[in-house]
Amino acid sequence: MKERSMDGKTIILRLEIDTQQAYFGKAVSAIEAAGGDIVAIDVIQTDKQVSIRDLTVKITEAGAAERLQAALQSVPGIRLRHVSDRTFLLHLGGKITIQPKTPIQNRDDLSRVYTPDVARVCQAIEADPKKAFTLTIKRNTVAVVSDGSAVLGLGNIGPYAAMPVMEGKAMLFKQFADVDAFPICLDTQDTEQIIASIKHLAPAFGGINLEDISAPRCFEIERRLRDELDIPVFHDDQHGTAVVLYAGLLNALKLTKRKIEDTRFVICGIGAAGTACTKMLLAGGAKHIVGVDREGILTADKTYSHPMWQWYAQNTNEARISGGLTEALANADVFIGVSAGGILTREHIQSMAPEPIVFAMANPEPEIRPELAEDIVAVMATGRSDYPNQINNVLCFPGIFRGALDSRAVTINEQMKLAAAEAIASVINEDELSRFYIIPSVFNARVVEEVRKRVIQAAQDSGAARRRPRE
Ligand SMILES: NC(=O)C1=CN([C@@H]2O[C@H](COP(=O)(O)OP(=O)(O)OC[C@H]3O[C@@H](n4cnc5c(N)ncnc54)[C@H](O)[C@@H]3O)[C@@H](O)[C@H]2O)C=CC1
Ligand SMILES: CC(=O)C(=O)O
Ligand SMILES: [Mg+2]
Repeated sequence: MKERSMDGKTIILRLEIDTQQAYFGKAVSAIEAAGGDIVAIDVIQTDKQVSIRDLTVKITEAGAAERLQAALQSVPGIRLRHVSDRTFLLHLGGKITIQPKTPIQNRDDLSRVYTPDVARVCQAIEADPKKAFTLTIKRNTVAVVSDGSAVLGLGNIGPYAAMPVMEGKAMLFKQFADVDAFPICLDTQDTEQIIASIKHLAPAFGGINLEDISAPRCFEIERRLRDELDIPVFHDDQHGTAVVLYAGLLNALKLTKRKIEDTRFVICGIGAAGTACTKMLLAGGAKHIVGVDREGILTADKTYSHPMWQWYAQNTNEARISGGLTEALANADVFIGVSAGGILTREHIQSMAPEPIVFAMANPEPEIRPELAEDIVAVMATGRSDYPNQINNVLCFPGIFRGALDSRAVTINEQMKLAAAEAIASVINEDELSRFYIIPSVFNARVVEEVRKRVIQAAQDSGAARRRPRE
């Protein structure tokens, strides 16, 4: 089997072949020998001397793109005019756009969408600010806000580099739940400035989805904004991840016939996602949780400067075990990784209890690749879309915000999160449940619909809703 890697991508090669010196088959052989898989050929121009072709080539092996280019450049009579990467092509000029709902075709339209008639709408909102929900985009628009400090597993790459991820989230909001989401990357990592910026932006939005803001600042930022704004503020890396993890876990525990209260959990990476996953497990009845970060197992025997670790150590690891990941994993039932790629080994998994459950959720590179562990685990899940059992917050945030916006909720509370997790888990029925199918696909339309329905109900029951939506 070819080694799978982050390099899995499709490139387009434009070749100029001097037909007196070389023939096309030479290029094909060079590409295949270097590990490329030709999936399409387009003839751009051809005459007696020169043939120009675009070759779409799939690459799955690390380093194959470089090998392939070098191989082609060494064939006499073949010139590599340029290489384009389909992923980069998709990002040219950004991935989303804003479109008016109605065309402006004459002066009458102009005066109604804009001045002078728009003034009457402004005055109506001035008289009753709640009308912003009915007369502006606030009703259906969410801000996806990051400071670029913890982007996927790439770390602190800054606000410019974070934009493609936030644009991607906005696409997912729209496609899966018809929520209009706007990506905003702030050029500050100062807690107070982030809070102030988001508060200033809030009038235009019906909800705030915080994204990829590193711990511990993310906790304070979210807490303050939740207290100070009257629209839902939801840190997706914390709660979206925890909801989806909990949904997958409900099904994995069912499959391996475990009870949550007897199950021994190890959570690796006690940052934004790890802390929220732990809180959700505790709320669900888990009693045996050990957290591990770079400094090893968190234990109440030590004191930590990280405020959340202090809380964590006091609310988990009742047996006060110490050491590192190896010590934590001995006889554990479940590994949950939200830390960094490649840190879990087969030996670690072999030291766990029989029928281990491994959720290696770091992105883009999981703590361990499924192909390295599939034969020794009962259930394996990652955050990636190219393996079975994708535990990714995309299963949660579109539906949960759809439900929150439709019920005009003031917040997204614990009851709404729990309802979302149960909704996601319920999409897979008993007959369908298997080790390779514990969590539904994001393309399963029932996910958003079920999440929306149950979140609306939970918002009504818990008093968070400001309106009862029509079915
Ligand atoms: N699958 C999913 O839906 C999601 C996956 N993630 C992934 O989880 C990871 C963490 O994300 P966040 O919590 O937002 O970041 P974060 O920066 O808030 O937390 C990461 C934590 O992992 C720790 N860590 C890093 N390397 C470690 C190692 N070798 N051993 C132990 N601990 C280590 C860090 O010290 C930090 O406390 C990222 O890879 C991210 O892509 C995050 C959110 C959703
Ligand atoms: C999925 C996601 O939000 C992350 O990896 O940060
Ligand atoms: Mg994220």
